Amino acid sequence: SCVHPDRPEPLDLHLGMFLPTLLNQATPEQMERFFTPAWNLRIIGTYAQTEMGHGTHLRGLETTATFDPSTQEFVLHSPTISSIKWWPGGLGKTSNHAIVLAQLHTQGRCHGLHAFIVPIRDMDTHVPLPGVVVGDIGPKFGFSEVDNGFLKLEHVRIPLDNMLMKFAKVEPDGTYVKPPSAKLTYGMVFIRSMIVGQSALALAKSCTIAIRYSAVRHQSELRPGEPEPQILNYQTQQHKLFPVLAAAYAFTFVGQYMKDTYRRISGDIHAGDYSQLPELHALSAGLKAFTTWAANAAIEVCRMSCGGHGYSRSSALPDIYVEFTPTCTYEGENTVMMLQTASRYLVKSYRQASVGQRLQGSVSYLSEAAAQRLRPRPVSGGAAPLSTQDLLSLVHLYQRRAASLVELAAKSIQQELQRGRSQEEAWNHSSIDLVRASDAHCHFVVVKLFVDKLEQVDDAAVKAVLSTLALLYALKGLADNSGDFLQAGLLTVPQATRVSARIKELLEELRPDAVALVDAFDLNDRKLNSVLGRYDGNVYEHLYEWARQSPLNATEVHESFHKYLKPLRSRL
Ligand SMILES: CCCCCCCCCCCCCCCC(=O)SCCNC(=O)CCNC(=O)[C@H](O)C(C)(C)COP(=O)(O)OP(=O)(O)OC[C@H]1O[C@@H](n2cnc3c(N)ncnc32)[C@H](O)[C@@H]1OP(=O)(O)O
Ligand SMILES: Cc1cc2nc3c(=O)[nH]c(=O)nc-3n(C[C@H](O)[C@H](O)[C@H](O)COP(=O)(O)OP(=O)(O)OC[C@H]3O[C@@H](n4cnc5c(N)ncnc54)[C@H](O)[C@@H]3O)c2cc1C
Repeated sequence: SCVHPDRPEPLDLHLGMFLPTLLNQATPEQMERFFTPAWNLRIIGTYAQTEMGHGTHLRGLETTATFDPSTQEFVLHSPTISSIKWWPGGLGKTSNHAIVLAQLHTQGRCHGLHAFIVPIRDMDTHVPLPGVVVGDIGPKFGFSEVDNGFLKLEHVRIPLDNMLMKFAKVEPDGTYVKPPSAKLTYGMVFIRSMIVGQSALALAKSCTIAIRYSAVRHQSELRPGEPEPQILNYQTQQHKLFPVLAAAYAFTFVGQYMKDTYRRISGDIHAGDYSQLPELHALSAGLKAFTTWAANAAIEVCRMSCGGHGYSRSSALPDIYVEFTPTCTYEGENTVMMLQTASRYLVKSYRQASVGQRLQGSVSYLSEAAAQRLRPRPVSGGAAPLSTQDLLSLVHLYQRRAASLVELAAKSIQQELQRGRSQEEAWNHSSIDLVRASDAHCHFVVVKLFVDKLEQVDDAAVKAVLSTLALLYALKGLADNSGDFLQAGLLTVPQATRVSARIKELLEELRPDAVALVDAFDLNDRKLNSVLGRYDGNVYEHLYEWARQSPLNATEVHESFHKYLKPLRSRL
């Protein structure tokens, strides 16, 4: 990353998961023994949880750690081909240790997944240790700088106190001591929370490049006989890019909120208060999925809005995409994360609200909705008047859409049960609705946080332009999901028409400030690493210079002429 900041690198897992897992799950003695040398890069570690056969289904992971009281050791073993650890970053060639997640067996019983520190390479020669088969999993879609690896353990022995024992323990006689909460061993909430901020950064970089380029690129004819206009003056170009710009600001605020919430609740957890862990898990899982899916699609919109040069590596957009897109898969596959938020939080909260429980946190609106259901419905039953100017009323609209979709999912489960399906089948046959409910809940949280943030802005001019962005974000989301709002009776067709008209007005309003708004992200040329996104806008000269540097141009006549073309000609 000294050359290209923000590029993935082999130490990412060491810094982003190995060290944080020690901080969260190691005893003070283990911190002494492992954290210090890991901090000084003597120990280089990775987080080896996923196996060839399982990534999502943690309870299905097959690697075993069997306690041998006679030697006070755990025996780590990969019993099947599908149990080989697969994917961990930095595992193939960089790491000399791994935190291995394995099913703990002691005194003849399995106690589920626990974390073990396993040395995998000699600290001096870096040769794999006895019983350890380790290597790189081969070329990928991207992440070529990272040696994602495989790890096969053949009855590898590690000392008893290499099991991370801050929460769960194994006594010398093999007695298992339960953790204060089974949920503490899951982990992953830290990275999921950080990924929300990564989504914001990916969006900020992409729309900075695309909007700056759209201000320097002139193309076609808007008025006959006049010079070619900036492509940023085309309404379609604004319609592609300004909602991405609005989302970049929205996700920046959500990323800050997620980081603060993670810090606050993990502080409570360290103090022994686990009560907020379900909210933190649900929020981090849902917002990680929501923001990465949205950012993933938006990066492609930015690339395609730059035409052919967007497809050139000189734009940086292909690399931003290739490096960002696995966030939809790793650290919790997005669909599965959305289902977690719905099944483990939203439906549970809906049921509590339905019996009159007052809910706190991001789901408190479900209590209001439950109370609303008990009040007689207004005769008109029609949608409330829609203001395309009043942000608070739009927040309320998103809240009611979320409440409606959570209720729809909960009712679907109820109906499936009444049809005689089992609990599991009823949930599976409602999972499309569950994902929609989570998506709507996260969308409401994002809109609400954006509007809440505006309350903290004192500068009138800044507040005005951010309000315009927030309006565009909320109205564009309403237009894109108008089916949900129409289905919930929250929007009428004439109102939907007014929303589209208002969006066009907002695009025009934002046009003069668009470049200043991306400059405000303050992403310097080195960080952007993009010819199209240069701060000085001097694209064409640098594009030509960039092409000239291509390795293929090292010689005027490439060796392929002599090796292939010429011999081919002589045979024709
Ligand atoms: C600073 C410098 C940085 C430098 C630069 C860094 C860059 C850094 C780059 C990283 C680059 C790539 C990093 C990729 C690294 C991977 O990809 S690591 C592997 C990631 N893998 C995953 O996330 C696995 C996803 N799967 C799962 O989490 C679990 O299988 C599932 C989906 C939660 C289901 O698990 P389950 O045991 O069946 O649990 P389930 O019955 O659904 O729930 C049981 C209870 O636990 C709760 N629960 C479940 N999960 C959790 C959780 N995580 N927490 C709390 N509670 C939980 C549930 O809410 C439920 O609670 P109750 O309702 O019972 O109260
Ligand atoms: C670049 C990259 C880096 C990674 N780094 C690491 C690392 O450092 N350490 C590590 O341990 N792992 C790492 N992983 C692995 C990653 O965590 C897993 O790929 C991820 O958890 C998804 O699991 P899976 O691959 O088994 O996919 P699967 O879970 O098999 O998903 C396949 C499909 O099945 C669907 N599906 C699965 N379960 C359900 C369900 N219950 N309900 C509905 N649909 C379901 C999914 O939605 C998806 O569409 C990395 C992966 C990538 C791509």
